[in-house]
Amino acid sequence: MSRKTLRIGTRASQLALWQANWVKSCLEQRYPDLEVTLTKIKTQGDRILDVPLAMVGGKGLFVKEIEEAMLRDEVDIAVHSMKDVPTVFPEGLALRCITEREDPRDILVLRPGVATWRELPQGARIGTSSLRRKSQMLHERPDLHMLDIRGNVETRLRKLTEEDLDGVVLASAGMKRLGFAARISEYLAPEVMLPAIGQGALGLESRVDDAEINALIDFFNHSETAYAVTAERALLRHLEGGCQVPIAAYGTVSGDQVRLTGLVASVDGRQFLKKTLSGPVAEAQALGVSLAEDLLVMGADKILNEVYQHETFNRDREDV
Ligand SMILES: NCc1[nH]cc(CCC(=O)O)c1CC(=O)O
Repeated sequence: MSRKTLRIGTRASQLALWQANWVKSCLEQRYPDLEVTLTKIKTQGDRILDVPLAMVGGKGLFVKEIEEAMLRDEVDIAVHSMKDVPTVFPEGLALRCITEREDPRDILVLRPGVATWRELPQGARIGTSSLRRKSQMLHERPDLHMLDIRGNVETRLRKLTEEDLDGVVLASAGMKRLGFAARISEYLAPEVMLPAIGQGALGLESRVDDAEINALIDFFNHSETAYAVTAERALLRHLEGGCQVPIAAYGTVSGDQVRLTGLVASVDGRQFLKKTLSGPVAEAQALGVSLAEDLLVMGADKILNEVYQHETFNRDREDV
């Protein structure tokens, strides 16, 4: 092997560093002679912490600066949480591998003494800045108060006490990777809380023409996860949604079939469109598109238009 060094570009958050270090150790284990370095890169998503993500707008908030570093040949690969990766890539870069999925579910950390969110009193206060999470909890419990909280996993856990909340919603994958599994009060089944597109999986992005690097990282790809996430992302792309709209999709593979459930809802959870389709894994992409089409026919276009108008309204107000 001629290549001596592989440079990973990563965000500096604890979770991003855990993920990049995990990729680093897998690479070192497989290629004992390879030197793997980490370069920390600050993204716009790390800078803007005081505004709910839905109001910041723009896709790829957590990846753009890392992609620029890859295009300048300062780093070779980027490790992303798949749920933060846009569906379209800059010229010259592509998503090369999707790793095996961690637990895709969302979880709740509840105030001490509470076992399930179903026993929370009327008007209980739940922290999350995800429109997808707000919408699905409000769909079942319209009385809940969903409050915006931003920041990394630890900050959000701290806000449970600091802001006197009854619960916070987080991804199981992040909690487990960071060693906070013991703090999980309740797992939310995908039937109750459909996960974010790509949740739990990591994506490795690289330069399309860098054959040497691509050959080194290809073993990370987990084909079942890749089929499922491909279907989920095809749905997202067809609906032209970013992570700032209440869209969710979750695919599971069994044998040569992928089963995909998609959701488009209003933020208040009153309009709520959900549908499941199955098809061969070889047509995962087409399945995502068909499900998106079905949801649009059911009325998703109307819901999405309302959400986008609301966002623009808020963004304009921020500027004044
Ligand atoms: N939005 C931030 C984010 N991006 C990825 C994860 C961890 C889960 C994953 O890897 O899918 C999290 C934290 C969370 O949502 O609780």
